Parts: sequence; C-alpha cells; structure tokens
Amino acid sequence: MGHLDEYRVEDLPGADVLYIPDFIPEETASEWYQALEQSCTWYHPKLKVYGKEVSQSRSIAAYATDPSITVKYSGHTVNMIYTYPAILQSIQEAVEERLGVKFNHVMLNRYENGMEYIGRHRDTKENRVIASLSLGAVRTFIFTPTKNAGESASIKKIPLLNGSLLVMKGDTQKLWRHEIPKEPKILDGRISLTFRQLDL
Ligand SMILES: O=C(O)CCC(=O)C(=O)O
Ligand SMILES: [Fe+2]
Repeated sequence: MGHLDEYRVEDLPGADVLYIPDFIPEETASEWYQALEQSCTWYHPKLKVYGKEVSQSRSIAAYATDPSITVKYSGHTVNMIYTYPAILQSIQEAVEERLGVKFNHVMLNRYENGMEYIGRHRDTKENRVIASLSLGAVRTFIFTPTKNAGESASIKKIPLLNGSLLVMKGDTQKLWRHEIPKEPKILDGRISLTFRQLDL
C-alpha cells in the first residue's frame, strides 16, 4: 500500500492508519447508502453482557466469500451470508482495487442517528487489514492509545466524511483502541462497511 503514503495519518505512534477523505464522490456515497439500506440483511444482534441478553443499538449485516468463515462476538454468532448483493460485490472490488489487497469478509454497521454508537474496542489481530468505508452522516472516530503505545501517544479524533475510507493495519489493533461515541445532535444515519481479511 506504499502508493497511498500521502494518506498516512500522523500522531498515532505505533499504528499504521490511512485516511482517504474523498475515496468516492458524495453523490455515489448517497446512492450506495440507499442501495445498501435496501439490499442488506440488517438486524440487531442479541448480545450477552454480564449474563444478560441485550439488543445491540446499531444494526449490522455480515457477508463472507467462503462458507468456512464464521464470526462470534459478545456471545453472539453473527448471521453470516455467503452471497454478496451485487452492489456490495462491486463496492468490495472497488476497495480492493484501490488498496491492492483482497478481502473475504465485510461487516456493515448502520447507525440510525447520533444515539447509536460503537464502544471503545480493538478488533482481533487476525484482521491484518481493516478498511472502513463511511456513507452518510459524519461521525467522529476516536483512537485511544493503550499503555504500550508509548508516552507521546494521545487521543486522536478523525471526523469520518461521507465517502471516505479509513484503513487500519500493522500494529494498530495491538496498540490502539477505537470507538464512535454518541453524538445526540446528529439526526441522520450512517452506514460503515468494514472490509476484513479472516483466516480460513
Ligand atoms: O463504523 C465504523 O467506522 C467503525 C466500526 C468498527 O470499529 C467495527 O466494526 O469494528
Ligand atoms: Fe472496530
């Protein structure tokens, strides 16, 4: 991904993050948003939190290229679909072409408004590269360093624009956590497509 060096995000010691603000034009982003809202298998996962069943606020949809790929988190086995809708297939190909890497899984998140969020977390290191395409409302992505990121590391906020692409790779998951906090003033929806590489 050396051809994308100009998009490297500074001030994230030990991490390896690219941010392409204008990956696709806003008009395309709006078209894709509507198409995905219609064609994906959205649902609210039921998670087990401290032994209690709770419904996750943001909805998700998940696809994989190979039937051996399964994903589980917080006691929930993800409803994985092994046939991509045509629009999703072409989006994945566009991302693969731009980055020069292949993905075998995509997890989509739909945040109805600023009350829906994703808590601070790390994704598994199995995810060598995660590319996240943002459609819709601008939401703030926050990186928080773990102790191992070093003394100089501090919180970094990136407003993820409509049509932008954020790529996390290398030791990013090992040394940093990330989240999208609640922003109650935001009334519009956002969809993110997180393309991933899982081991078969
Ligand atoms: O919505 C996003 O951009 C981030 C989602 C995320 O961190 C995840 O799905 O692991
Ligand atoms: Fe994540």
